[in-house]
Amino acid sequence: MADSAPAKKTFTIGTRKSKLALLQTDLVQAALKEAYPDYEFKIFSKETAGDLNTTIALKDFTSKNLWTEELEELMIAGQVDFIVHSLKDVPTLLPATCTLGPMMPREDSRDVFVVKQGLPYKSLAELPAGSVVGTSSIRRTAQLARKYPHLKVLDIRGNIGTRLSKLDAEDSPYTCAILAAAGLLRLDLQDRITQYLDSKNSGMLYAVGQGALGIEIRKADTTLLDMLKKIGHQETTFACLAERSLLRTLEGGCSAPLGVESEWVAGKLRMRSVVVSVDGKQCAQVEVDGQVDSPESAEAFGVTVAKALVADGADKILEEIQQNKLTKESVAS
Ligand SMILES: NCc1[nH]cc(CCC(=O)O)c1CC(=O)O
Repeated sequence: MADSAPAKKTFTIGTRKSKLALLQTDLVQAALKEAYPDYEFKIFSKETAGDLNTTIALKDFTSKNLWTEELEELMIAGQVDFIVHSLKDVPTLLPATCTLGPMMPREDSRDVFVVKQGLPYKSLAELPAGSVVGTSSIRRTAQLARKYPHLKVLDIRGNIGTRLSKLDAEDSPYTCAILAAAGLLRLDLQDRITQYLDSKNSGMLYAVGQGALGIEIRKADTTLLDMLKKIGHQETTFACLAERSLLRTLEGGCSAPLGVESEWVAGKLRMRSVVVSVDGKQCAQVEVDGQVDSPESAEAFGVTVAKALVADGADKILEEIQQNKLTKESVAS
């Protein structure tokens, strides 16, 4: 006799061990549990090379996949069924047997200005000349150099808690830091957000995929892919696929000083995008609207935006950066 009751299936979710990574994984686990109450979702967490190396500047690493590679190996070997990442940290090219599933609703995708505790500044624009901005991101550094050339930029490394401690330390050199809103909001640190940054108030665009979660699965796992559709959010998925296609087309990696800002306007996807030279002196920027209603049209729209950026001079800026880092990689985010 066949058993008609479905077997209770257990899935193992892989994640990094940081507080934010675990919180994000909890969000996915909770959504899946609600959609599939009969299934069990276990969490397997692991420290990655990216977590363990906090002293070397990120831009000096040669591997692009510090945060993802080891977990992918576990998934390919079958020890975990899927991986929850910050989408921003997921390379645009995945191993051939892996793919991203539908994405859950995106958290606020903007960068934020976080002032050092006790200082009176309320916005990036009011900082006096010589103020020191903490960031290790080439994208943030380049955009700051362009819009706020009177400010200084200083590396600030570590997870979000560490960066806030470094910022607030009494003898710290920093006036402020630029961080992603999403990380602070998820960690319940919204009190630390002094100003949300966008194209209108500061000219600061965010990183491809910022604020979204990437659920990476084995390509062959169509069961899981179907399950994830139930927790996916189409507007987020299409916007993020388009952003990733743009980045992949421009650079084939995750280290371009590329900023984006995507929004849905009257059913169309509007994408603003900028590529800035690290010294802030050259800049290509575009705003394009696209009819995006499938993963394929999202990918195609990303290519369209990339072509528009190239037509505005992005290729020259990116070539120069490539020349300067033949042996080094630059940090994402
Ligand atoms: N580069 C690190 C990183 N990767 C993901 C986040 C959190 C925000 C997100 O999910 O985009 C952060 C921190 C930051 O940039 O401030």
